[in-house]
Amino acid sequence: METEHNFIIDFDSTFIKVESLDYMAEKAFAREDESEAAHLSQQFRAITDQGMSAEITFEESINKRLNFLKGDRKLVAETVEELKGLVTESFRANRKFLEDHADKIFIVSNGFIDLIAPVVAEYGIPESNIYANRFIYGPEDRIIGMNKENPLSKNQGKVKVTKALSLEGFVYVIGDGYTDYEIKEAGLATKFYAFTGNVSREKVTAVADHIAPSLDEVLFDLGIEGAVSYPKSRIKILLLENVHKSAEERLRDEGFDVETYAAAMDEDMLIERIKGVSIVGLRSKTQLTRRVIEAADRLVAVGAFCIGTNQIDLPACTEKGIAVFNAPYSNTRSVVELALGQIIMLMRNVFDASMSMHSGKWSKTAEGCFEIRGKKLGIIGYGNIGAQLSILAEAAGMDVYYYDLEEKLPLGNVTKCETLEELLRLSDVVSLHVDGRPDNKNVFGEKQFSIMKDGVVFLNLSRGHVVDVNALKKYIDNGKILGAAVDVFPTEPRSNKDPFESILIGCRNTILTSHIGGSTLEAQQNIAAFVPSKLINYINAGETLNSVNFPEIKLSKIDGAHRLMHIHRNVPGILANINQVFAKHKCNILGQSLKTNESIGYLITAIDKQYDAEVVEDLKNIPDTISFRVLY
Ligand SMILES: NC(=O)c1ccc[n+]([C@@H]2O[C@H](COP(=O)([O-])OP(=O)(O)OC[C@H]3O[C@@H](n4cnc5c(N)ncnc54)[C@H](O)[C@@H]3O)[C@@H](O)[C@H]2O)c1
Ligand SMILES: O=C(O)CC[C@@H](O)C(=O)O
Repeated sequence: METEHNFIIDFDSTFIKVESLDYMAEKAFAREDESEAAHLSQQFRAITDQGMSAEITFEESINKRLNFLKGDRKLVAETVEELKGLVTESFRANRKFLEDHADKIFIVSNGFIDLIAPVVAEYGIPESNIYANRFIYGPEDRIIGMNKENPLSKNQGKVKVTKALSLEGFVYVIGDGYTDYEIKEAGLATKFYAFTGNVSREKVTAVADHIAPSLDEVLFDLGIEGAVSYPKSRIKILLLENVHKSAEERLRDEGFDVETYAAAMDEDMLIERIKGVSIVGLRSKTQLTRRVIEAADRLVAVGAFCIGTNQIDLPACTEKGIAVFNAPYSNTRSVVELALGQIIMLMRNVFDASMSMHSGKWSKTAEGCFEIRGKKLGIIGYGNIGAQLSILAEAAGMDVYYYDLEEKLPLGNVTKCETLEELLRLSDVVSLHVDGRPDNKNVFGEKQFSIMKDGVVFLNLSRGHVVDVNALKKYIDNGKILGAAVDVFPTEPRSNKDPFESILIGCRNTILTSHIGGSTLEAQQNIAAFVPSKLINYINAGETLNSVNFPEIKLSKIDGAHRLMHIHRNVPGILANINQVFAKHKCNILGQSLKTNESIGYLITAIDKQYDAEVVEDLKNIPDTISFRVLY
């Protein structure tokens, strides 16, 4: 970095996540009177905000607050220890930058050096570079005031201090408050960065030269190498279909720019809205078609917040180097519990009985009602859900059979059927748990229903297109099927506001549910933890473990290395071409991992930080390269 870059950095809500004086006041109020603490803290914070947004003068704000506060040296020391853990993520991550340039970094704050110095010292910033107020202590070490002659206790204090610093070269101011902007307004700074990582004030962002949600953004804007190669605040994530709030929070906390939309979007809308989006999160209703994928100009990853990925054109994603992740286990238990409950309800004809009670008709009968104990359950698709259902059903006394295209380990006492027909001929209950691959379209139709036992109970909680619903209706209507539960449909509404249409509406002893097999809070929370972690690992480290369409790679972190991720078509000789580039530029390779699938290869190479910038260009230009990125 050029020597003439100077940084004036605010402390409260910029270097640290909170307002230190407010934070200390809260602790003081809680000490005095727990019941009044929240109320007093709120009043205290309101005064801070008035000062920060220039509603009252800064002097007024600080005087008012000090009169309010009851503190002592012990409280200050305790607060400092806690503030050390509240340093803003991007400052924490850029410790090296702060340490390396500590002599050109000035903390100019209207806060108190007593709270600031020990915190920033951990990042190499000396006390001589801190300009702030100081508490005055009285008897028993109580805070009785502040040094009023310090310019930082008065209006325009930051301006006066900066002027006195007489800095040479460029001066960059980073802060969340209007008082930070005043330095630029006074003509003393080259650029004012409104820091919005912790709090965003309209009055301040409106006058900023640049809005910076993180220190990474400032460094990126200035072309200075920081902790990350690309600021996460520039990575846009679009979360559709009401995914659980905690996913949004997790991704926001990580620093991404997250936008949410409660329903699925139709193709044209998605084509419009996916522009500029790097990651899209969806559930089962959003059709990520080839057209959408082709229109996506920045998409690098897709998060399916569910199990099924049949709604995503996986080959199109792979061809474009877009990694897809899902949550293969998180909602399986919820589906299984619903299926088991439905089997019992259908065997007892509960839904028709309940409908008749709702219409004022008492109908007590044992006709057509059975226990599940000793009945034969036939599971088609013995995957994660099918296998779990077999365990619970067996525990409830059912005799379980399964049929799967693949060789599967039978759990408990279940019996494998060699053919679908064999299973259909013997089962009293048939439950479908196959995946949504295109080949499974209408695999369950006229022929399969016709060979089932009379009085069979039928469930589909897998995918709508797997069953021919016209045939299903025919066999419910003619009485062959005793009862059915259908959770998934060939066409489903995009949101709760759109109408539901199906020929199954009104069918006897038929439970229709709105694709809610996995819709429990537990499942949604689990998914919201699982999928973001995969997306974050992919963005931060290039890891693809559990990806649906990418070769799986995890390369341990190597200090002092840059990670180069190369996605290419799987053609002969490409690894040799890549390594020739490294050899030509004399790169020191510290680690390398390549995995391929039938269509693409994914190579992560860790190289020593010192390398020729042309390496990047040469790697991008290798024929059959799909995409390339560098991670610090
Ligand atoms: N209703 C819901 O809300 C909900 C929730 C979660 C999952 N699902 C769906 O449930 C289904 C099962 O999920 P899973 O996690 O158990 O999937 P899985 O991939 O673990 O298991 C599917 C199994 O079906 C087998 N299979 C595929 N086609 C078959 C066929 N034609 N005949 C026989 N076996 C076949 C596969 O070999 C595999 O073992 C999926 O379609 C999934 O999308 C629905
Ligand atoms: O929640 C959803 O939209 C889909 C649930 C389910 O079908 C899945 O694939 O996990």
